[in-house]
Amino acid sequence: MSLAEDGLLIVAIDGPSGTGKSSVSKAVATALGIGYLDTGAMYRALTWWCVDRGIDLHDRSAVAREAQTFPLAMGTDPAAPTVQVGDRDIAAAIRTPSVSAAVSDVATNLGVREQLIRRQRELMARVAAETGGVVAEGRDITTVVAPDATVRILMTASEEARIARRAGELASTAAATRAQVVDRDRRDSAVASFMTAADGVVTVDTSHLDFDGSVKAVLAVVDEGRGRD
Ligand SMILES: Nc1ncnc2c1ncn2[C@@H]1O[C@H](COP(=O)(O)OP(=O)(O)OP(=O)(O)O)[C@@H](O)[C@H]1O
Ligand SMILES: Nc1ccn([C@H]2C[C@H](O)[C@@H](COP(=O)(O)O)O2)c(=O)n1
Repeated sequence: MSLAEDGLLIVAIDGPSGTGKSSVSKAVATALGIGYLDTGAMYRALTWWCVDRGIDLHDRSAVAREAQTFPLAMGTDPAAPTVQVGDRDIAAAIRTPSVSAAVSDVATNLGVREQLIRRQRELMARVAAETGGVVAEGRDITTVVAPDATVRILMTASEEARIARRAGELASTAAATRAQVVDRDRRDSAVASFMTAADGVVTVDTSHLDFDGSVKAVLAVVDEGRGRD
Protein backbone atom coordinates (compact mmCIF):
# COMPACT_ATOMS: atom_id res chain seq x y z
CA MET A 1 0.00 0.00 0.00
CA SER A 2 1.29 3.48 -0.80
CA LEU A 3 1.58 5.77 2.22
CA ALA A 4 0.83 8.81 0.06
CA GLU A 5 -2.60 7.53 -1.05
CA ASP A 6 -5.85 9.39 -0.50
CA GLY A 7 -4.46 12.92 -0.57
CA LEU A 8 -2.59 12.49 2.72
CA LEU A 9 0.45 14.72 3.18
CA ILE A 10 3.52 12.57 3.84
CA VAL A 11 6.71 14.53 4.49
CA ALA A 12 9.92 12.47 4.69
CA ILE A 13 13.05 14.09 6.12
CA ASP A 14 16.49 12.47 6.38
CA GLY A 15 19.95 13.70 7.18
CA PRO A 16 23.01 13.21 9.35
CA SER A 17 23.18 13.90 13.07
CA GLY A 18 22.76 17.48 14.29
CA THR A 19 21.29 19.00 11.12
CA GLY A 20 18.11 19.94 13.01
CA LYS A 21 15.83 17.19 11.67
CA SER A 22 13.95 16.55 14.92
CA SER A 23 13.46 20.13 16.06
CA VAL A 24 12.59 21.42 12.59
CA SER A 25 10.29 18.46 11.81
CA LYS A 26 8.30 19.06 15.00
CA ALA A 27 7.85 22.76 14.14
CA VAL A 28 6.88 21.90 10.55
CA ALA A 29 4.33 19.28 11.65
CA THR A 30 2.88 21.74 14.15
CA ALA A 31 2.59 24.44 11.49
CA LEU A 32 0.88 21.98 9.13
CA GLY A 33 -1.39 20.53 11.82
CA ILE A 34 -0.28 16.95 11.15
CA GLY A 35 1.48 14.17 13.10
CA TYR A 36 5.20 13.73 13.73
CA LEU A 37 7.30 10.58 13.91
CA ASP A 38 10.87 10.51 15.24
CA THR A 39 12.16 7.18 13.89
CA GLY A 40 15.56 7.60 15.57
CA ALA A 41 13.73 7.51 18.91
CA MET A 42 12.48 4.01 17.98
CA TYR A 43 16.05 2.71 17.50
CA ARG A 44 17.01 4.43 20.76
CA ALA A 45 14.02 2.90 22.58
CA LEU A 46 14.97 -0.61 21.45
CA THR A 47 18.56 0.01 22.59
CA TRP A 48 17.32 1.12 26.02
CA TRP A 49 14.96 -1.87 26.26
CA CYS A 50 17.65 -4.44 25.42
CA VAL A 51 20.19 -2.91 27.82
CA ASP A 52 17.53 -2.78 30.55
CA ARG A 53 16.82 -6.49 30.03
CA GLY A 54 20.49 -7.47 29.93
CA ILE A 55 20.40 -8.50 26.26
CA ASP A 56 23.80 -8.39 24.57
CA LEU A 57 23.49 -5.82 21.75
CA HIS A 58 25.89 -7.90 19.66
CA ASP A 59 23.52 -10.88 19.76
CA ARG A 60 21.81 -9.85 16.52
CA SER A 61 19.06 -12.48 16.53
CA ALA A 62 18.10 -11.78 20.13
CA VAL A 63 17.91 -8.02 19.50
CA ALA A 64 15.93 -8.51 16.28
CA ARG A 65 13.46 -10.74 18.18
CA GLU A 66 12.91 -7.95 20.70
CA ALA A 67 12.39 -5.45 17.85
CA GLN A 68 9.43 -7.53 16.70
CA THR A 69 7.65 -7.68 20.04
CA PHE A 70 8.83 -5.02 22.51
CA PRO A 71 5.89 -2.94 23.79
CA LEU A 72 6.79 0.40 22.19
CA ALA A 73 4.27 3.23 22.02
CA MET A 74 5.25 6.41 20.15
CA GLY A 75 3.25 9.57 20.85
CA THR A 76 3.04 11.48 17.57
CA ASP A 77 1.65 14.87 18.64
CA PRO A 78 4.43 17.26 17.48
CA ALA A 79 3.71 19.60 20.40
CA ALA A 80 4.34 16.80 22.91
CA PRO A 81 5.90 13.69 21.36
CA THR A 82 6.29 10.77 23.78
CA VAL A 83 8.19 7.48 23.90
CA GLN A 84 6.92 4.69 26.14
CA VAL A 85 7.64 1.00 26.60
CA GLY A 86 4.83 -0.64 28.46
CA ASP A 87 3.74 1.99 30.96
CA ARG A 88 7.24 3.44 31.35
CA ASP A 89 8.07 6.90 29.93
CA ILE A 90 11.61 6.62 28.49
CA ALA A 91 11.76 9.90 26.53
CA ALA A 92 14.62 11.22 28.67
CA ALA A 93 16.37 7.87 29.20
CA ILE A 94 16.89 7.33 25.46
CA ARG A 95 18.87 10.60 25.14
CA THR A 96 21.64 9.64 27.60
CA PRO A 97 25.23 9.42 26.28
CA SER A 98 25.27 5.65 26.93
CA VAL A 99 22.27 5.08 24.63
CA SER A 100 23.72 7.46 22.01
CA ALA A 101 26.99 5.52 22.08
CA ALA A 102 25.29 2.12 21.74
CA VAL A 103 22.42 2.86 19.34
CA SER A 104 24.41 2.28 16.14
CA ASP A 105 24.96 -1.37 17.13
CA VAL A 106 21.17 -1.77 17.12
CA ALA A 107 20.46 0.44 14.08
CA THR A 108 22.95 -1.47 11.89
CA ASN A 109 21.28 -4.81 12.70
CA LEU A 110 19.35 -5.62 9.50
CA GLY A 111 16.87 -7.87 11.35
CA VAL A 112 16.04 -4.92 13.60
CA ARG A 113 15.63 -2.57 10.65
CA GLU A 114 13.14 -4.93 8.98
CA GLN A 115 10.96 -4.92 12.11
CA LEU A 116 11.21 -1.21 12.90
CA ILE A 117 10.59 -0.17 9.29
CA ARG A 118 7.42 -2.28 9.35
CA ARG A 119 6.33 -0.56 12.58
CA GLN A 120 7.21 2.87 11.18
CA ARG A 121 5.09 2.36 8.06
CA GLU A 122 2.15 1.16 10.15
CA LEU A 123 2.44 4.11 12.51
CA MET A 124 2.78 6.63 9.69
CA ALA A 125 -0.30 5.26 7.93
CA ARG A 126 -2.33 5.39 11.15
CA VAL A 127 -1.22 8.88 12.18
CA ALA A 128 -1.70 10.26 8.66
CA ALA A 129 -5.21 8.79 8.51
CA GLU A 130 -6.00 10.45 11.85
CA THR A 131 -4.48 13.90 11.23
CA GLY A 132 -4.28 14.26 7.44
CA GLY A 133 -0.56 13.66 7.24
CA VAL A 134 2.73 13.03 8.99
CA VAL A 135 6.25 14.39 9.07
CA ALA A 136 8.62 11.45 9.61
CA GLU A 137 12.33 11.97 10.09
CA GLY A 138 15.35 9.70 10.28
CA ARG A 139 18.02 8.28 7.99
CA ASP A 140 16.12 6.12 5.48
CA ILE A 141 12.65 7.68 5.30
CA THR A 142 13.11 9.26 1.86
CA THR A 143 14.70 6.11 0.42
CA VAL A 144 13.27 3.02 2.17
CA VAL A 145 10.44 3.72 4.61
CA ALA A 146 8.45 6.13 2.40
CA PRO A 147 10.09 6.55 -1.02
CA ASP A 148 6.64 7.53 -2.34
CA ALA A 149 6.17 10.38 0.19
CA THR A 150 4.52 13.58 -1.08
CA VAL A 151 7.64 15.56 -0.16
CA ARG A 152 11.15 14.17 0.37
CA ILE A 153 13.89 16.28 1.93
CA LEU A 154 17.52 15.72 2.82
CA MET A 155 18.54 18.16 5.56
CA THR A 156 22.23 18.90 5.58
CA ALA A 157 24.59 21.22 7.45
CA SER A 158 28.35 21.55 7.48
CA GLU A 159 30.21 19.34 9.92
CA GLU A 160 31.24 22.47 11.85
CA ALA A 161 27.63 23.66 12.22
CA ARG A 162 26.42 20.22 13.31
CA ILE A 163 29.17 19.81 15.87
CA ALA A 164 28.60 23.30 17.26
CA ARG A 165 24.84 22.60 17.63
CA ARG A 166 25.42 19.30 19.41
CA ALA A 167 28.18 20.73 21.61
CA GLY A 168 25.76 23.49 22.69
CA GLU A 169 23.15 20.89 23.58
CA LEU A 170 25.48 18.52 25.44
CA ALA A 171 27.51 21.28 27.09
CA SER A 172 30.64 19.48 25.89
CA THR A 173 33.56 20.74 23.82
CA ALA A 174 33.50 20.75 20.03
CA ALA A 175 36.44 18.33 20.03
CA ALA A 176 34.65 15.78 22.23
CA THR A 177 31.43 16.12 20.26
CA ARG A 178 33.16 15.77 16.89
CA ALA A 179 34.01 12.14 17.61
CA GLN A 180 30.42 11.34 18.66
CA VAL A 181 28.71 13.02 15.71
CA VAL A 182 31.13 12.02 12.96
CA ASP A 183 31.75 8.47 14.22
CA ARG A 184 28.05 7.75 14.65
CA ASP A 185 27.26 9.02 11.14
CA ARG A 186 30.06 6.84 9.73
CA ARG A 187 28.71 3.73 11.48
CA ASP A 188 25.08 4.48 10.56
CA SER A 189 26.02 5.12 6.91
CA ALA A 190 26.82 1.42 6.56
CA VAL A 191 23.09 0.59 6.35
CA ALA A 192 21.38 3.80 5.20
CA SER A 193 22.31 6.41 2.64
CA PHE A 194 21.75 9.85 4.17
CA MET A 195 24.83 11.86 3.26
CA THR A 196 23.70 12.58 -0.31
CA ALA A 197 20.23 13.10 -1.75
CA ALA A 198 18.64 10.26 -3.72
CA ASP A 199 16.88 11.03 -7.01
CA GLY A 200 13.91 13.35 -6.47
CA VAL A 201 14.95 14.30 -2.93
CA VAL A 202 15.30 18.06 -2.28
CA THR A 203 18.34 19.16 -0.27
CA VAL A 204 17.87 21.85 2.40
CA ASP A 205 21.25 23.07 3.65
CA THR A 206 20.80 24.62 7.10
CA SER A 207 24.49 25.52 7.66
CA HIS A 208 23.84 29.24 7.42
CA LEU A 209 20.21 29.30 8.55
CA ASP A 210 18.95 29.90 12.05
CA PHE A 211 16.20 27.65 13.44
CA ASP A 212 13.29 29.74 12.10
CA GLY A 213 15.02 30.02 8.74
CA SER A 214 15.32 26.21 8.58
CA VAL A 215 11.60 25.79 9.37
CA LYS A 216 10.65 28.30 6.67
CA ALA A 217 12.93 26.61 4.13
CA VAL A 218 11.32 23.21 4.78
CA LEU A 219 7.79 24.66 4.67
CA ALA A 220 8.62 26.24 1.30
CA VAL A 221 9.69 22.85 -0.09
CA VAL A 222 6.49 21.28 1.30
CA ASP A 223 4.36 23.98 -0.37
CA GLU A 224 6.07 23.38 -3.68
CA GLY A 225 5.77 19.58 -3.37
CA ARG A 226 2.06 19.80 -2.51
CA GLY A 227 1.50 21.99 -5.54
CA ARG A 228 3.05 19.35 -7.79
CA ASP A 229 1.00 16.54 -6.25
N1 LIG B 1 19.52 26.36 11.94
C1 LIG B 1 19.16 25.39 12.73
N2 LIG B 1 18.30 24.49 12.30
C2 LIG B 1 17.93 23.48 13.08
N3 LIG B 1 18.38 23.25 14.34
C3 LIG B 1 19.25 24.11 14.83
C4 LIG B 1 19.66 25.20 14.05
N4 LIG B 1 20.55 25.87 14.78
C5 LIG B 1 20.66 25.24 15.94
N5 LIG B 1 19.86 24.16 16.00
C6 LIG B 1 19.82 23.24 17.16
O1 LIG B 1 20.60 22.08 16.83
C7 LIG B 1 20.31 21.05 17.76
C8 LIG B 1 20.24 19.73 17.05
O2 LIG B 1 18.98 19.63 16.44
P1 LIG B 1 18.18 18.26 16.31
O3 LIG B 1 18.26 17.43 17.54
O4 LIG B 1 16.84 18.65 15.82
O5 LIG B 1 19.04 17.56 15.17
P2 LIG B 1 18.86 16.14 14.49
O6 LIG B 1 19.24 16.29 13.07
O7 LIG B 1 17.50 15.61 14.78
O8 LIG B 1 19.95 15.28 15.23
P3 LIG B 1 19.97 13.69 15.54
O9 LIG B 1 19.72 12.99 14.27
O10 LIG B 1 21.34 13.43 16.08
O11 LIG B 1 18.89 13.44 16.57
C9 LIG B 1 19.02 21.47 18.46
O12 LIG B 1 19.35 21.93 19.75
C10 LIG B 1 18.51 22.62 17.58
O13 LIG B 1 17.72 23.53 18.30
N1 LIG C 1 15.41 5.97 10.23
C1 LIG C 1 16.49 5.90 11.07
C2 LIG C 1 16.56 6.71 12.20
C3 LIG C 1 17.66 6.61 13.01
N2 LIG C 1 18.61 5.72 12.73
C4 LIG C 1 19.75 5.56 13.65
C5 LIG C 1 20.79 6.62 13.55
C6 LIG C 1 21.20 6.93 14.94
O1 LIG C 1 22.41 6.30 15.28
C7 LIG C 1 20.10 6.36 15.82
C8 LIG C 1 19.35 7.41 16.60
O2 LIG C 1 18.91 8.43 15.72
P1 LIG C 1 18.80 9.95 16.19
O3 LIG C 1 17.87 9.97 17.36
O4 LIG C 1 20.17 10.39 16.60
O5 LIG C 1 18.27 10.68 14.98
O6 LIG C 1 19.25 5.62 14.98
C9 LIG C 1 18.52 4.93 11.62
O7 LIG C 1 19.44 4.11 11.37
N3 LIG C 1 17.44 5.03 10.81
